[in-house]
Amino acid sequence: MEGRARDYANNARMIMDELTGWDWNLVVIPYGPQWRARRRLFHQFFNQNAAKQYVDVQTREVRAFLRRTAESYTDTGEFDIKTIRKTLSAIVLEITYGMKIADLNDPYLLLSQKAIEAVNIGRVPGAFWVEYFPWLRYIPSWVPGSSARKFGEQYYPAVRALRDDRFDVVMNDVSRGTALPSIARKLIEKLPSKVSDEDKYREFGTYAKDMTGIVYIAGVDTQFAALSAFLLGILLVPRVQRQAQRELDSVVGPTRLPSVEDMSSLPYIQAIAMEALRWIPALPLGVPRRATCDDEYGGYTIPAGSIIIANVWALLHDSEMYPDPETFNPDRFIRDGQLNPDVRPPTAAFGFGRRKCVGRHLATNTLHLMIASILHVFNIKPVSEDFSAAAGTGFLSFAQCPPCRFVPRTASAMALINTAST
Ligand code: HEM
Repeated sequence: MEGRARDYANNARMIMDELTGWDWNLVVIPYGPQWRARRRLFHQFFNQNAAKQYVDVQTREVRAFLRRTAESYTDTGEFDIKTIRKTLSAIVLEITYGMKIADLNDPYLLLSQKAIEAVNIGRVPGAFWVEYFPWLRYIPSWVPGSSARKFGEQYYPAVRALRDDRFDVVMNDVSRGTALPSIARKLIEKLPSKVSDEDKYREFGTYAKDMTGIVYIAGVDTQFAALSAFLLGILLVPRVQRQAQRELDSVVGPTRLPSVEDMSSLPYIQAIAMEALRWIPALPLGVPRRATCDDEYGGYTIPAGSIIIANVWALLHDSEMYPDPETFNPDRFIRDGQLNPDVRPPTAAFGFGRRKCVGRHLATNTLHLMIASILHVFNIKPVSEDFSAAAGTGFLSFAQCPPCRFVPRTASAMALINTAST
């Protein structure tokens, strides 16, 4: 997928993607001009340099998270892991639509849940006969047994609303002059004139809606998975927390909170993020591809059209590159106090070749900032020493985190949280 990137850049689209209305999703758009146009927009807003413009939003939301966690702390209370999801949602939705969310019951988040359900159920291999007998899609939904059409109709409105509604709100705000800064606002301001070129207006408008519509879906659960792995790893191996805090104390010190600019001087924090991505990758089998031409690999013939699944889990648990791979051990990436260039970074967690995750720079900044900030001011402790660890299985994989507590490290750390500006 890297060496012959062009031949394996086609993701495997399913008929259920069309029936449920998910066919606008970049992840399932076949390799070609339609994919390229949308991917170009993504790249423009999320390349390594562009991702820097979101650091202020990330820093503000991470610090708001620290403040809320400190305020809700009690001697016996448990940390509510859902507050991490809220922070991740707040970051991506403000960047994308200039949108503020009050809590996890925000209508946009509820709509997303419904839309994701369509993927989780509709994309399970073998769930619908229509994938094997495509003509079944033409059977009207009132005919008994036409379950695929019926399923699609049930989800289609939510999936389309997810893409369109929020974008339309920003469109109205732009025309009233009240739109907050966001990617959607920038795209709307660049829309060609509807009067002089209606075709271009429609085409660019579609790309813009498709692009913004997928950021929340692609970006929140994946980052949440990485942070769940980090929490579980720290609970299982407490020495990692102590080592990270030693690094933070010496580089950042007691008078301020960590920032994204500190990260180049915090190799151990970077190693923790890498280990979380490696240890329990969010997408253990990546996104299935379809070979575009006949090929041969390792003595096997791969006919055009074959579905190719990359075993990301196996690559990231290769015991030659990562000895004792089932153990959470960020030290594997460190040599002489710096990142060890001889150990392969876990880039497979973000995919391969031309379809590699386009949000990886944004995600990396958020992960670094969350991990460094949390460990700078809190000690993470299990509620009970007697707990077991597990990772969920599925297209998306999450660490199952046992109940834990975020205990303030020191009184001065708490004072820092309250006085820190964004
Ligand atoms: C830790 C966080 C993340 C992980 C582990 C992750 C992982 C992945 C993986 C494995 C793929 C499939 C790549 C392939 O087919 O080879 C992917 C694709 C994608 N990701 Fe991410 N992702 C993360 C965060 C994000 C964020 C924050 C965004 C949005 C800003 C995003 C947007 C996308 C998009 C749009 C694609 C489809 C790319 C294409 O098909 O051309 N991801 N991601």
